[in-house]
Amino acid sequence: MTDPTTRVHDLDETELLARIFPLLPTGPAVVVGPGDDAAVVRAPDGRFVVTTDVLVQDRHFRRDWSTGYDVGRRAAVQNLADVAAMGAHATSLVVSLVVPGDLEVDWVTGLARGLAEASAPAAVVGGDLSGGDAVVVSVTVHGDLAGRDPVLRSGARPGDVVAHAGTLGTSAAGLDLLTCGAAEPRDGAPDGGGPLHPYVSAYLRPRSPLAAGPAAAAAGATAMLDVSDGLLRDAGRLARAGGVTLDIARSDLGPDVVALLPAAVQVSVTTGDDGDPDRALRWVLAGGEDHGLLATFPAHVAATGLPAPFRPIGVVTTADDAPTVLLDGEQPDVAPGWDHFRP
Ligand SMILES: Nc1ncnc2c1ncn2[C@@H]1O[C@H](COP(=O)(O)OP(=O)(O)OP(=O)(O)O)[C@@H](O)[C@H]1O
Ligand SMILES: Cc1ncc(C[n+]2csc(CCOP(=O)(O)O)c2C)c(N)n1
Ligand SMILES: [Mg+2]
Ligand SMILES: [Mg+2]
Ligand SMILES: [Mg+2]
Repeated sequence: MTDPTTRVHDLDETELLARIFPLLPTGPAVVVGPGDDAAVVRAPDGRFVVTTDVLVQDRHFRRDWSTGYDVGRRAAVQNLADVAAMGAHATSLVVSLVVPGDLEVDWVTGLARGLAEASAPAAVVGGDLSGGDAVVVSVTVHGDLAGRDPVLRSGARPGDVVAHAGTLGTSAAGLDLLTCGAAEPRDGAPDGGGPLHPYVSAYLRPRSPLAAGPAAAAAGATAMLDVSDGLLRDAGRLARAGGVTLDIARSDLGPDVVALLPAAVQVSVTTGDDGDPDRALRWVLAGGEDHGLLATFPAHVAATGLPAPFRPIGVVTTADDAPTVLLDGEQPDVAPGWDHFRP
């Protein structure tokens, strides 16, 4: 029994989920239950992947920064990335919307358009609607494994290569540029196009390399997840699930860090701090919300060529003590990323 005075903010997300999971019913239809990027459910004629993620106003997006179109795109992508991270492709989505009554109808139709554009060719087949004080968008996606086994978080083995597909740190850079006022959210860019600042765009309308998920599965990826909460935090999830250590090579992240240095300087100039030499590195290591795919591959697969656009960023080793994530063989001196209840 939980101490009745314990509050949600006394736990971290993993601890809260550990209280919930044992209470949930399972059944013969469950192939993969709670704990991975998506569940796998057995249907009479096969299996399907299902996953759900929510976006909450002022937690994930601000309405003075994001249009309905942006939020629609983002709601789709963060869910599609979970399907891709299982090695599947999306087939259909349902969307639940909570909106205040004084919200412009255009905002809602913009959301529907953004959701539709980012989801294609998957269908949007329904949802739910409610009023509330703030906008909440919850999307559920179903995916098809095309006859392959799902790629779980737990499959990394010592000797595997750690690889990443997509961008790292660009969404966090965009968020910080907006937060400090170094970038304007729209700069005149209309919905559906226009020259948004590239990092602001990465935050408002993330792009996930969705096709790389099934490609990784076909190439023999041993484990995979999408990076939503930060490279170090999500790599830690692969490490714990597999009982291994992931050793990330700083030099492999060098180009990502260098590309973000001008934005880091912009933030320093705008905020008037003396220049934080590690800001760009922190974005890359702990940023999250780019929804790139982090996967592990057997060394022989890496030797013959990783599926595009995966690139190696480290190796899997035996967990000496507890499973962990290292940076060049050492414990990283950086907060690993996002946790909703330990901000
Ligand atoms: N309220 C809940 N009840 C049951 N299972 C949950 C609940 N919240 C999360 N889970 C399960 O816990 C696992 C981890 O969830 P989490 O949301 O951290 O993963 P994610 O969706 O890949 O990441 P993110 O939300 O950061 O994009 C998933 O298998 C998810 O289905
Ligand atoms: C206005 C605003 N402030 C802060 C953030 C940063 N942020 C919020 S949730 C999250 C992790 C992913 O969410 P989840 O784990 O729910 O998928 C991050 C990095 C943001 N996106 N917008
Ligand atoms: Mg995920
Ligand atoms: Mg989630
Ligand atoms: Mg999260």
